[in-house]
Formats: sequence, structure tokens, C-alpha cells
Amino acid sequence: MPDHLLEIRDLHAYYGQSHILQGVNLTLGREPLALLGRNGMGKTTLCQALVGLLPTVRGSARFDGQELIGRRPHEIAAAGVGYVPQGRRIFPSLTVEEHLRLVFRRAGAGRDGWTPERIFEFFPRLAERRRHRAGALSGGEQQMLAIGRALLTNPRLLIMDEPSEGLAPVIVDHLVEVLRGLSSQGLAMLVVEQRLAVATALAERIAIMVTGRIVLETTAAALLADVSIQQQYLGVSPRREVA
Ligand SMILES: Nc1ncnc2c1ncn2[C@@H]1O[C@H](COP(=O)(O)OP(=O)(O)OP(=O)(O)O)[C@@H](O)[C@H]1O
Repeated sequence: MPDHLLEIRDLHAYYGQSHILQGVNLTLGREPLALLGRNGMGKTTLCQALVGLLPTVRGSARFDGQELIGRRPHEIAAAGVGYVPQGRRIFPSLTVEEHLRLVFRRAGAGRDGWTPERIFEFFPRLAERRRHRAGALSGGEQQMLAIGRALLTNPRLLIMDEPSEGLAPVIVDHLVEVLRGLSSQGLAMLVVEQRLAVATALAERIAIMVTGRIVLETTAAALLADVSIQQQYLGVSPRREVA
């Protein structure tokens, strides 16, 4: 039994000649972890590298003892890693129900895990909107759909890239509640987040990325108490951070 659910060792990723991830080391257990950093530091690249979406990756990321690097996205999903991409990436012309049924069929998931019906129970708002086209949903509803879709593959680890992006504060509060609920049911999470308040509400463990490396691991409480670290690594001005 490995010590950590996810163990990332000396991970490098490239876009052509650009060396974006420059030796990422990070471990994750059952406790959620929030990954913070300024724009362009490589957070999305890390998520994509972990779920098999980048062609040129070197190093290791072991999930529950199995190597993820070099495997294809569907194999990584089947191994138990779910992904909620930045910008939600839903199909605007499919209805909510069509999305969920499509993924459910493709994932070949059994009836004892997540089903579209269970997703509708968990997200009543999506049940109300089941026959609406995804493109007509609000940002918050689209985010719930993106999370619901990821859950249908029955992940043990959910990787989320800026789930609160573009959502109104009251919707963000609801999202935080939903994610905390999933976490308390045992789902591990790696969450990329721009909003400090959301990151610290979701995760006690915080990692900060600067130009493709993890430069600091800290706790939510320590980060909230240290404005100079916030400014140095995140460019946060305390007055701006209201969410
Ligand atoms: N498809 C691509 N081709 C070439 N370079 C890319 C590509 N995607 C991202 N990059 C570059 O890789 C670097 C890291 O980008 P990435 O999106 O991972 O950062 P990020 O920390 O997630 O930032 P953001 O918060 O803006 O999403 C940036 O310099 C970006 O310009």
C-alpha cells in the first residue's frame, strides 16, 4: 500500500521547445490540496500532464502505486482519476441529461457507483435543468455539470482546474459546500484555484507554483496569516480578495 495516493516526482512538461514544468515534486493523500500561483506558472499544464493530455512529459506521477505518465486519458480516468478542466468544456448543444448519459455509457460504470440518477440527487439544480441544453445553463450550473460528468467515472481523485472561475460569490459558496461534501465522503482532490478564499476554504494543504516548480507548501491558516507571502507568490492585495 503506497504512502500517498498521488506521488509526483521530478515531472517535466514541454510545449515544443518551451520547458513548462521544470521538475514538479508533490504528494497527495486523502486530504484535499489546493494549488495556487500566478497566471502562466504551469498549473493547468500540471493538471493536463497528470491526466494524459500532453504529448511531451517526463518524470513520474504514481497514483495508488500505478504510473500515470505515458498512459492515455481514458486509461487514467479508468484508473480512478477524474478531471474537471478549466472553462468546463461542455458541449453546448447537448442537454444536461444527454451529457450525463453519454459519459455514463462511455465510462461503462457499474450501477453501484455514480449514475446519472445519483448525480441528479446530488445536484437538484441539474435535475431541474435536465432537458436544457448545456449552453443555456448559468456558469454555476455548467460547473456542476462538469463535476457531475467527472464523477460518473467514479474517481478516487478529482483534479479540478479553477472550478470557481467566473462564478458569482453566492454560487462559489455553494460550490465549496458541494466539494467539501465530496471530500468528506472520501474523494481526494487536487484543486487549482485563483481565489485565495476558495482555496483555503477547500483545502488545509496549499502548494504554490512558480515557473513550473512547487516553491512552497504551507497550510491555509499560515497562508492567510502571511500577507507578504500572498503578495510575493500570488500578487494578492488583501482588499481585492473578497470572495
Ligand atoms: N498550448 C500551448 N502552447 C505553448 N505554450 C503554452 C500552451 N499552453 C500554455 N502554454 C504556456 O505554458 C505556460 C504555463 O501555462 P499554464 O496554462 O499551465 O499556466 P497556469 O498557471 O495554469 O495559468 P492560468 O492561471 O493563466 O491558467 C505559460 O507560459 C503558457 O503561455
